[in-house]
Amino acid sequence: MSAVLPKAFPSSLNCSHLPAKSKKKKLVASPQVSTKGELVMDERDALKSGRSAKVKRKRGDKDSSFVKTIGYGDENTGFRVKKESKAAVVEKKEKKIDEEVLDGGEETVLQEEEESYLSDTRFDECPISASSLKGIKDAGYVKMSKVQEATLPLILQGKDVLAKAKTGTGKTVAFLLPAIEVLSKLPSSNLGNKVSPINVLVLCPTRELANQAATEAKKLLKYHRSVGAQVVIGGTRLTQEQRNMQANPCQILIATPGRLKDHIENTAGFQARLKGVKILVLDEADRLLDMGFRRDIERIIAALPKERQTLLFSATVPKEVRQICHVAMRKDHEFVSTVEEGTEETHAQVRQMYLIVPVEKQLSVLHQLLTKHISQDSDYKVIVFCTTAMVTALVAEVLGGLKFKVREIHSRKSQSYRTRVSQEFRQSKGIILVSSDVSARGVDYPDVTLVIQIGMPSDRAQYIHRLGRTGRKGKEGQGILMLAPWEICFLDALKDLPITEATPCQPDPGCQDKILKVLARIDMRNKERAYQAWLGYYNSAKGVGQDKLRLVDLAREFSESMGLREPPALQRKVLSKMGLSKVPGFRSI
Ligand SMILES: Nc1ncnc2c1ncn2[C@@H]1O[C@H](COP(=O)(O)OP(=O)(O)OP(=O)(O)O)[C@@H](O)[C@H]1O
Repeated sequence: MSAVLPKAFPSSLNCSHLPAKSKKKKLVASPQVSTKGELVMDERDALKSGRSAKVKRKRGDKDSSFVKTIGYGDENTGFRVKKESKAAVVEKKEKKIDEEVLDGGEETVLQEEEESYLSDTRFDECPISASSLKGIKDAGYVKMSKVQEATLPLILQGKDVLAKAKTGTGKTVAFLLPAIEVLSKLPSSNLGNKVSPINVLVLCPTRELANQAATEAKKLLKYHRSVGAQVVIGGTRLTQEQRNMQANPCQILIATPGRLKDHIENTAGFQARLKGVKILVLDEADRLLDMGFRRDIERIIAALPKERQTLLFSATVPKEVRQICHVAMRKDHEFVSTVEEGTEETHAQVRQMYLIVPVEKQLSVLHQLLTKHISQDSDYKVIVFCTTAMVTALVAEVLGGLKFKVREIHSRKSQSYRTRVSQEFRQSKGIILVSSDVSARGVDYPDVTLVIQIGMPSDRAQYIHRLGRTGRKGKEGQGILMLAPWEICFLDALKDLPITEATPCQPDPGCQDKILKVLARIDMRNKERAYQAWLGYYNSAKGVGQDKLRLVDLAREFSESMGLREPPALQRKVLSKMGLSKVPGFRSI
């Protein structure tokens, strides 16, 4: 495979020498301040809007081409305006770095980089309520992140906002804080009343993400005594959620779309409460607006007042999403991106590599990658993403059998189990989480050292979100994508990202024997389920599933990799649902 990809790292990297965590980061050249995380627009527009902006450059016009503006100077929001020329910003930054370097040491340099997702604006410089400020202070947040700085004034002005910012840069607070501020200014008859209207509705694509957003909301609401946030996510009894919403203040409702639709259809009085919605947030907007969720979202939006503010946030906003965001937003919405056009959507401090490994060797290469990583970093915290829930369960079982400290999380586990494992992983070090895409988006596990993706993700955005579980809040991380030779086509979707090829490892033959022994002990039903799930996934995967005869061979390869002599037979109706009942080579029962 010719590497069409930018060479940010050595391409001939043997995976037995995968980069150890670098001890000292390089000092990023100070002018980065002029190119990172700022909007690009005409100088006049930038000054007018007051947004932090990199101004479109005119030829021969260097120093005056950057205007950094903090806040909006808007009388409604009370933001102050501060304008600095590029030269002044660079000079200030250089001075700060010089001082830090003189001050000595790695720590300050590391801190400088780790804080690169933060802006220079402090929360206490913003016109937000004392109660929110106290909550923010208790949460330990001092400076706003860039996306928070860029979106807060717009949201407070009542604008609809579509915001794009890299993973782990504080998007949740970016929509929750202004939403709480809007709430706290509503007439007091709305507040404190237990069966009050729902004023802020946040939709998240997964239960984990909804729970996490609720935790963040509770931090910010700590001193807003009469405002409450509730979660409706499924996996628990509908009646339990109904009771919670009835018995506790619920001006902010955080929900997954399916369960919310259930409440719209089955909870008495719920539709009436939704008529109070002033702000709708679609977290991970591109995922929520893609085909899988579109119908539910349209149904939900139809139940909401037309007069409302809508906020869409994500780390990836593909063109199609921009085209269909009129489904939810007003035409004159603002698009804010803290990812500069032409730059990558992934973090520079996360090393990305791919490995091409035949399916039958993937488990032993995985074993080797994990062993190496654990030996290099005793504080390892790894997520291994697999294509489907049942493949996730199988890989977790194999790794457990190989004596790794491993946990699994996917949709086939009960919600209480998922919540428990998620909490344990959040708080632990020295642990591996094998996960399906339930952890791909938004989930904020601190200090993940390595993300491994086995098999092609559903699309480019999903690759970026999964990778985004490491390198959060400016920290370092590594990502490895393991593809079978016939999945190479997926790399086309990543060609503008700094991902490079690692030289394939030669797995230790002893390890292969161990894996076969572990596989032999695994219940046949688990292998059958994994096979069926695998087939379902690749049958509809772009670039693989179209050629059904080829799919027969690839599925056989997968079943052999689980130590099976022949692929399991599938129920006729399952094959027929997949459109494979007439394909010779698949066995049915
Ligand atoms: N201003 C801030 N200062 C310091 N930490 C912050 C700040 N804002 C948010 N955080 C923390 O940063 C972490 C990442 O935030 P969050 O999960 O909202 O990121 P995100 O951009 O939504 O990521 P993703 O795209 O993966 O969903 C969280 O632990 C959050 O508590």
